[in-house]
Order: sequence, then structure tokens, then C-alpha cells
Amino acid sequence: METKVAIIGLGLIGGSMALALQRHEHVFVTGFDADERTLCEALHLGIIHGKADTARRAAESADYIFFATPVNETIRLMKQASEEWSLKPGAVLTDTGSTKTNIMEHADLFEGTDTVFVGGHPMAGSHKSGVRAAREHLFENAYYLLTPAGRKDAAAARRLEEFLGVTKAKLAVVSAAEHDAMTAVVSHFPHLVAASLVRRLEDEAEDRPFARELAAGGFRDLTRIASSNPDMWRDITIQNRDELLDQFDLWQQEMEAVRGIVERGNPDEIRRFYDGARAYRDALPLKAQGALFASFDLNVDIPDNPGAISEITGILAEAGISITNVRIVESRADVFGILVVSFQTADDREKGRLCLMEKTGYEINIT
Ligand SMILES: NC(=O)C1=CN([C@@H]2O[C@H](COP(=O)(O)OP(=O)(O)OC[C@H]3O[C@@H](n4cnc5c(N)ncnc54)[C@H](O)[C@@H]3O)[C@@H](O)[C@H]2O)C=CC1
Ligand SMILES: O=C(O)C(=O)Cc1ccc(O)cc1
Repeated sequence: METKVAIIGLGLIGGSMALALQRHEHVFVTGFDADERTLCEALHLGIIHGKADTARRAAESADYIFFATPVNETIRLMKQASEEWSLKPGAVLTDTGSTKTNIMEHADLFEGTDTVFVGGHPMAGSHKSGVRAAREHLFENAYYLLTPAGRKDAAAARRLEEFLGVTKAKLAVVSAAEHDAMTAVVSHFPHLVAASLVRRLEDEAEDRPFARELAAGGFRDLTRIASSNPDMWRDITIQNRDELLDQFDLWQQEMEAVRGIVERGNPDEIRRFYDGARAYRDALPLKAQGALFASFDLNVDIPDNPGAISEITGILAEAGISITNVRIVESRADVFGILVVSFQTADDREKGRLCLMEKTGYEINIT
């Protein structure tokens, strides 16, 4: 029997989810997006099987309903769905939002009905947004957190978990509170810091415009996420406000401690500070795709000239290994640069690494 899926919000995450769920043999994915162009594009690109002209129409015949909209919008849609829509008995509603406490506070709107809401958050994505950025492989190897609320929800969560198996994500169940505390540290607060670093540069560059030209390499790596969708991050910041405020206190303590280290100027102490951070960072599970490690990158140390770039891309193309992005990080002041080649999966990156090691003499690293 055919499973009917409704995806509301067809941007990076909704579009990727629609593509991944099409891996099921008997599935029909209906999409809706508030933006008419996005909706038409999703249909045209084969991201959805059919389009609906309202969220309600998409949802009413569905077995699984995904809200892949900015989180404040998701709550508005949940209220509408529970009050006005006639959903199929046994339907499972879920979302992909980056925050969970606020959303789960509204899950009980579905209590006493024959439908259930299970919170969800695929911890994969990027600073890109929109339907054209959607990728079938986006969730592979990434954590996908589910936050069922009650007993009925636990059974529905198991069904949803099984259905989401085709995404090849690593599914895990956590409480909404736990979710928001952890994501504040690994995702939400870092976005505030990245945006602030960029704003600091903007101020500095008013007096010293040359600083802007020097903002290469490390600065760009550290602030990539400042290029994210501001509407989405506005909603996340509003919904995870309390956790973020706690993070400000802890960050200020951390900055005070670091300031002390710099002020004392003790070389051993300064080195220990950097060494501790490096050791912890290097031991992070980089192979798993997490919120801050959204793409699979190889750093290739090449002479900074166009010939070297086409050599690398040519070797990969010849071996049939697809890449998603290529950029040069001008991290050093001499004639050399680092070519960062991004792959869709860890598997492709490993094949690429072996192939380039065999065919070039360049130094190749995974950061
Ligand atoms: N971007 C990322 O890396 C990740 C985002 N998320 C979460 O997933 C959700 C979607 O994020 P993205 O796909 O990145 O955003 P996006 O901006 O790429 O897509 C959102 C889509 O929702 C549509 N939309 C907005 N309001 C709507 C409404 N009322 N009805 C129907 N469509 C509506 C927009 O037109 C847009 O096409 C957000 O809740 C976000 O917090 C979760 C994991 C990663
Ligand atoms: O671009 C990045 O590294 C991200 O941080 C992507 C991301 C954004 C929001 C999420 O809830 C999860 C992952």
C-alpha cells in the first residue's frame, strides 16, 4: 500500500526530506510551500510528486506530515492543524525544527485526537537555504533527534523512526529540554558568536578597511555560519532564548578566564590553553555529520594557480567522484593556497582522498 507524505515548507530541509523519502518504494510525496515559486520549482525538479494549494490540503490525506518551516511558523501551523484540519486517523505529525521545547509545549494540542505529534530535528544542513540547495543525501550519517512526549507518542516515534530509516540518519530519542540545552552549545550560541565576529570586523574596517581584505582562511572558516538564513535564526534565537541567556553567562566566564591567561602572559599557560582546545577539538567525532560539520571537506595543499584546480577536479571527474563545491582558502601570504574540495558523503571524500593521493604529490588533509 502506498504511504502518503505531506511536506510543508520545501526549502533546504523539507526538499531534502522529500527527496530522501522518495527512496521508499511505495510512497507519494505531496508538498506545499507558502512561496508559489518554490512550490513550482519543487515539482519541476522532481523533489515532490504532487503539489497542494494549501498546507491543509497537503496534510489531510497524509500518513506522515512534516513541518519543515521556520520554527515560529511551525507552531502557528500546529495550532491550525489541531483546530481546523481533519487529519487521517493514525496520522503522525512531525517537524524538522532546530528548537524543541517550545514546539513540544504545543504537541499536547493533539492529545485526545487520533493523531500524534512527535518532534524531530535532523542535525544536518548548511548555511544555504531554499529548495535548490536540497540534497537527497543530506541526512546520511547525521544525527536525527526525536522528542516524543508521552506513551502514545513513543509508539508513534518508533513508527516514524522506522519510516525515516531510508534517510540513513542516526536516529536518537532525547527530551526536548536536553535537546535545547545541547543545541544551544553546539549550534545556536556559535551562530551568535559567528555573527558577532563579523560585526566586529565590520566596525574595525571602518577605521582600517584593509582588515577586510585580510579576513581570509581561519576567519572565513569560523564565520561561515554567519551567512545563514536570518529569518530562520531569528526564530531559533527567540525560541531558545533561555538557554542562550545561560550560554551568555558561561561565555562571559570563559572570556574572563581567557582574558586572565592573556593578561598574565605566561607562555606555558598560554600554550596549555591552546593545546587543551586542540586536543579536544581533534578528538571530536568529525566522521559523523553534525550541525557544525555540514559538509565533507578535503584540504588539498596546492600551488595557487588555475592549472592546479583543474588538475584536481579533472582527476576526481575521471574517477566518477562527484564534488559539491571547490574553493580556495588563501590562508597564507605566500604563493600557495589550500583548495577545499567538498563532497556529498564521507564515502565520496575517502574515495577522493585515496585517488588524489595516488595521482598527485600534494598534501591532503581532512580538517
Ligand atoms: N538550514 C539548516 O541547516 C537546518 C534547518 N533546520 C530547521 O528546518 C526548518 C526549515 O529550515 P530550512 O529548510 O533550512 O529553511 P528554508 O528557508 O530553506 O526553507 C523554509 C521554507 O519554508 C517555507 N515557508 C515559510 N513559512 C511557511 C508556511 N507558513 N507554510 C508553508 N511554507 C512556509 C519558505 O517559503 C521556505 O521555502 C527550520 O525550522 C530550521 O530550524 C533543521 C536542521 C538544519
Ligand atoms: O551550517 C552549519 O554548519 C549548520 O549549523 C547547519 C545547521 C543549522 C541548523 C540546525 O538546526 C542544524 C544544522
